[in-house]
Amino acid sequence: MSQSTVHIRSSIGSGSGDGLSPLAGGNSLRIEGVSKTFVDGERVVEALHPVDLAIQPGEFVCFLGPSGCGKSTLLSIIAGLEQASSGAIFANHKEVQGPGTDRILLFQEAALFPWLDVQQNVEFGLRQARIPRKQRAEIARHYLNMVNLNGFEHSYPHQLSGGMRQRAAIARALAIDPEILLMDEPFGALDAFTRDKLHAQVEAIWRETRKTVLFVTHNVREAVALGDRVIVFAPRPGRIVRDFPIHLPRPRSLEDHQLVDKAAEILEVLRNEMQKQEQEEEFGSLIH
Ligand SMILES: Nc1ncnc2c1ncn2[C@@H]1O[C@H](COP(=O)(O)OP(=O)(O)OP(=O)(O)O)[C@@H](O)[C@H]1O
Repeated sequence: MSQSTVHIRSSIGSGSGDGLSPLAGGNSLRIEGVSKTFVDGERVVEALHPVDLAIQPGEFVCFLGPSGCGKSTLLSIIAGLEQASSGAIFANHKEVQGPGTDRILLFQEAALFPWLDVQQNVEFGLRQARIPRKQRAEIARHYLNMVNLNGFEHSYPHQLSGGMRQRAAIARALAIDPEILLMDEPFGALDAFTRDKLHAQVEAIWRETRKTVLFVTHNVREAVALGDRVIVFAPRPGRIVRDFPIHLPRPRSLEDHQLVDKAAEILEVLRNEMQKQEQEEEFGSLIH
């Protein structure tokens, strides 16, 4: 970890007043009995059946599952943007009560400020944390370099490709040095070629920074290519059905036959689970 990174952490920690001490023993995430039910008039949706999970510092964990199985809901609760109906989340042994600079959420659409150039976007959180100008520029340079965006510091978001915008958003998140990166289908809107390139970059960044990463995807191969673990969700109600450790060597290639086999094994579990669900629903509708 660079000197400047250490300095930012302590500045943001004291500035935000959240009392975290992220450098003491690193971060871990504990999810205890977290559930979510949405009530919308007459309509009640059990988006998430109670979930228990423990995530180690520096783990790369993929949440995999079809649409509507509660992956984004769980990520939003971890980010502190959504309140759980029951249970609690502990980030670095401290209960999550709302958003914090220790957990940054990245979406499918890179949420950059269109009126700021790339460098200003990356410096945004640092400016809020009152990091001096020279140091901000140094930190921005470091992370823009890491995501291969040097030369584009003064471009505006509309002048960048989708992949470049997503890389700028990653640099902006890394600049404030969160312990946990929460990525909600960050490459879902990109073409397959750009997506493959970004996988390699995200993996390299993760190896260098050793952040804890939670990465939501529908794509089984993407999950196996990136994750130390692939946690499989199923819908109605949203719940975890399996937790697969992935022990394949890194860096991984999407064409590697071990990766393809592992993805097929996971897909089979997911298919069986969906089939079981459909049969239960069919049976339920027959007896009611
Ligand atoms: N604000 C909300 N109000 C009512 N229902 C909601 C709300 N947010 C999510 N849901 C419902 O909760 C369930 C889980 O949604 P969620 O977005 O977490 O699933 P997901 O697995 O992330 O799906 P996708 O991959 O399509 O994003 C869905 O049935 C969804 O319709």
